[in-house]
Amino acid sequence: MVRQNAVIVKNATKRYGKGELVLDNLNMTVSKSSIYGLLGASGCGKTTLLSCLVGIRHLNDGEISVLNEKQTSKKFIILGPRVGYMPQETSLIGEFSVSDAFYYFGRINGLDNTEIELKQEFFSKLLQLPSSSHLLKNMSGGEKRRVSFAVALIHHPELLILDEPTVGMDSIMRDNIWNYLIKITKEEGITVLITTHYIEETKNADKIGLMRDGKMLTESSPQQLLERFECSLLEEAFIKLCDVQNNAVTLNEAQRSEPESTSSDVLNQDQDQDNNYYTETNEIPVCKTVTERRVSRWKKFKALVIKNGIQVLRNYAGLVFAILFPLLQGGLFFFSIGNNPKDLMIGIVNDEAGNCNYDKNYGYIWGDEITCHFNNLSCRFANNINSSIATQIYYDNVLEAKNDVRKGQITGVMYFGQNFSKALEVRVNDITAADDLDFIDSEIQVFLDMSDHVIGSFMKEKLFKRFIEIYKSIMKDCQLSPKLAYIPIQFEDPLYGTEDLTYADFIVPTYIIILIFFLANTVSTALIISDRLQGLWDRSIVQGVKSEEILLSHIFIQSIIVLIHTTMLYLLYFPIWGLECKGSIFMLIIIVFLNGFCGLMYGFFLSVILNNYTMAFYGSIGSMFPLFALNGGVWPLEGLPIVLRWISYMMPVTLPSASVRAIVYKGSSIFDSDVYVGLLVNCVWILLYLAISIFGIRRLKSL
Ligand SMILES: Nc1ncnc2c1ncn2[C@@H]1O[C@H](COP(=O)(O)OP(=O)(O)OP(=O)(O)O)[C@@H](O)[C@H]1O
Repeated sequence: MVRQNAVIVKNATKRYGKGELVLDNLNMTVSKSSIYGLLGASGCGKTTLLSCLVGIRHLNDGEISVLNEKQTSKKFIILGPRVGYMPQETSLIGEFSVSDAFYYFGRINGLDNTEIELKQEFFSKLLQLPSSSHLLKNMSGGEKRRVSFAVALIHHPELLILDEPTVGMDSIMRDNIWNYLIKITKEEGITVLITTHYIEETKNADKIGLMRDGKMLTESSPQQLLERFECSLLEEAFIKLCDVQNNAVTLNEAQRSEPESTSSDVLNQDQDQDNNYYTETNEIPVCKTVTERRVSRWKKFKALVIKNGIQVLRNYAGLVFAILFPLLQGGLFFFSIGNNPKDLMIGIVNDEAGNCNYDKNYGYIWGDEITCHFNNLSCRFANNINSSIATQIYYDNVLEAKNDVRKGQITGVMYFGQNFSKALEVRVNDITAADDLDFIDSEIQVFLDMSDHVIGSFMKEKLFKRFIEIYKSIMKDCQLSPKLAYIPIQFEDPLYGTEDLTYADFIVPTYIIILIFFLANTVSTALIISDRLQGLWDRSIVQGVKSEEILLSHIFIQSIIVLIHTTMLYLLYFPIWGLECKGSIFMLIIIVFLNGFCGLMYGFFLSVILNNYTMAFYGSIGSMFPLFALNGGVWPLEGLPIVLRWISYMMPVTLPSASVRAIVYKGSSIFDSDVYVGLLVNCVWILLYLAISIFGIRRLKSL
């Protein structure tokens, strides 16, 4: 009798990177409509071989033919729905319910809803699956494996590749599974390739292959193996076979002059016998149920989008983060940045009027026709510094006050000399008559703690403004022009922005851009890495979904999240916080959205080039700080060394921040260079990240 072959592996060689050989010149033949049990110790290369068969790993050398499709180290083939693959890990996302898993795999394999529901009903009974709404993250290991097993079979594939499907299952369930596998091979012509550590369960297989250290020791029917080694258990036969191989290796070492005898000699004894039985053929009978089915791109895309949606919506902690984080950050921004420092204290040393009677003495001004007379005018200055600037604390001498500055109890000291009013009188009435001593005596000496630059500068500016106001009032009381209080320079109304713009106003465009970029980046990195590490990505690829389709579906769902973030940030900063946008709101939203999109693509890039959550986390956080420091939000770019300035211009958030600032404060339009350059930078980064991500995914497959 001639049987056709579903899988043929010839001289397969595989190593990871520059490591040891994992598959070492391996040969294997799996005949159609049979069960092939692949056995071997842990780490001998079974999973690697299966992943090469399904096309998610590639050989370094040799040839594989699966369902008559040949692949080599240069030509990779994905058979899609013709194959059903159950990887060793569950490879499903925890947010899936039983039903979601069936729908996802049903749809990407081209089943319609009725077929999916019928299959789900059937497998739920056969495998005693949990209720259809039960989430995978709340299931036991065995339950998850049963769901994983069922979805590998859902589409009636021609070839079923199962990597340790019975691990963690009780003996009744294992029997159920084996009986079912026997039934589908016999009645439906499906071919099953299964690995297991329970050697005895493969007694039901048509053929078993025993692997060791990447080599195939033998391929034989269980009965032949038992007879050959004269034992009743397959485990014993396996141990004896290993002994035979060990002896062969030892003999080889002793007879160095002899041509090398490899394990495939052991293999060949059986293969020769088998070859009489299983003959390679080019004809694989068409399995109607698979080939008749049309898996439309739209159906696959719909399945992917629903899966991504479920992943986002059922991950409650992630959802709360995605929605509340922008609100929290926005709120923190309002309360923490740009507000005037409060509860400051300033020491006053007044040698002219002591403590000015604690707020009661404001000094006196009186005049005759020629002269304006002052008395205790230091009190007018001292008492007009109210708590909006700093609370006054009176000291007897400057030394004592400076000591308290050193201890951090007060922010500075104001000193009025004994002759302050008298000297000021000379200065105001006839400046030409004033000598150096009058100038010194009429000065208020202020000693500030500038070790805190922000508070020091705040105090300086406020005291100066208050001084001018008081000085103006003195000029008025003396019936002189208040303009005498000014120095001869006048700052007119600003061309753009307003006099009262604060540091918060300066930083807000950068803050919005950084926030949207990193929110999108965090969400996309988390989702893609979890897809890749949980194995669903590879499993979907085996079923014929393309990496680009997976990326596109993520882009679709995550763009919605970016849009929500953009809307929230707009509402927070403009209508609620009260920032006024002089330019087009539409343009503003486009730039902010595009920047979020750029962050999303940056997340893809990170999750493709980095292999685990920790590295991706470091990559994300590690890039946030340089971007924040160099994007001109904390400090103007004009203050950076020239090289850093150019690096900063090239970064994805710098020029877009400048675009937002230009739209908000100057009312610039898309035709102004400070707006369209930001947009261009965004687009270039988006395309770059996308190209690297796609290239990276393709490269990963060939490892
Ligand atoms: N991605 C990888 N990078 C580097 N080495 C790997 C990788 N995957 C597997 N290996 C190595 O290849 C060898 C074979 O691994 P493989 O998973 O194929 O063994 P296995 O027979 O399936 O083991 P088990 O029965 O425990 O699942 C092991 O030594 C393993 O450490």
